[in-house]
Amino acid sequence: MTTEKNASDILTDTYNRKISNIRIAVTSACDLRCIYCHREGEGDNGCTRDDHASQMTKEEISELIGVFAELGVKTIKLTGGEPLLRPDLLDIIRSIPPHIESSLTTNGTHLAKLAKELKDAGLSRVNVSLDTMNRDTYIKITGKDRLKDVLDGIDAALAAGLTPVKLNMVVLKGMNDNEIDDFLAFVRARGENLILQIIELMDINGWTDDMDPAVHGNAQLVADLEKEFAKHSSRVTTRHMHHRRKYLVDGALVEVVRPMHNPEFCANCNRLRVTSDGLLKPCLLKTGNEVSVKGLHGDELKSAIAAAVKNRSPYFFAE
Ligand SMILES: Nc1nc2c(ncn2[C@@H]2O[C@H](COP(=O)(O)OP(=O)(O)OP(=O)(O)O)[C@@H](O)[C@H]2O)c(=O)[nH]1
Ligand code: SF4
Ligand code: SF4
Repeated sequence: MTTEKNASDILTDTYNRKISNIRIAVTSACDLRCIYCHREGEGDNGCTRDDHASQMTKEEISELIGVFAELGVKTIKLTGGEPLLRPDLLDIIRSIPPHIESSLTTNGTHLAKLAKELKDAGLSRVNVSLDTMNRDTYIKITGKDRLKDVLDGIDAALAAGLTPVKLNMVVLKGMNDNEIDDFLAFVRARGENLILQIIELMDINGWTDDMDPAVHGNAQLVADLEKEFAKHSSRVTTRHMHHRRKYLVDGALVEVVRPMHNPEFCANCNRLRVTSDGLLKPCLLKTGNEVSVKGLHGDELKSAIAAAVKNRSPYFFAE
């Protein structure tokens, strides 16, 4: 019985990676259709499964958050799909104990009108997906004409104090890799409250032919960018999570996320995912080892968490 184990044992996997961060997908619905969407490992590309029937209720999510808090989890991130589409999102945020750092990853299309309410509900900070400042490129990547709404959302998040706000820029060769300097300038102008997160494209989807040029060569592109940041940086810090490096480049804070074929990233992975339909997902890139928490309560939830943690292993492994 897992109840005999102490909380620290329950959260530590067989590779000595202790879970401190939980990512909960509160919906699989999204109003954008990004060409590279990995949907937090939930399945079909493109956020087409706007399926509310199997979605966890706010009560189920809140109970799960309570158990994770009791076990000693330090941070909770809400994701989707697009989390701001969930009507009871503010109630879910209010159920997160105040000692836990709460954040949310959003596409930003509804952020301008919700930023203050999110802050008032207790949310600490937001990450906003923005790959381009060019309207045509934005439409090409996301399928929708919402760039202005996202830019307004970033301003609103900064004004509401949902900081640091992180800008998630997935680098796409030939599509937005000419905009890195513009993004650095954008971030620099807003000080350390805004962090640029440069993300390597995860080559895990079935790409269409017209995506090929953007996919091939991306790993090298981000690796080269990181070398440039390192060369010009006046301060480098390494995060515990994934051992990601953060560079201060001429006043702009930049974090580099290079998950693919990177054993160091996986060796320092301390997060567990929860899908919108109530599966604990031990690894973003693996399927078939999920553990359901649907209909479970109390100690049953702890047992399910222990089983999911036991199923964890690094996806990319050092030889
Ligand atoms: N392989 C892998 N990639 C991840 C993982 N977590 C995040 N990523 C990548 O990082 C991107 C940005 O994730 P976010 O949801 O903004 O959150 P984060 O940057 O990981 O978390 P914070 O820095 O704490 O806000 C994702 O879209 C993924 O590409 C992970 O556990 N495994
Ligand atoms: S905004 Fe996020 S969830 Fe929505 S399609 Fe784009 S990558 Fe997927
Ligand atoms: S083990 Fe690696 S691929 Fe899997 S979730 Fe963790 S960092 Fe991502």
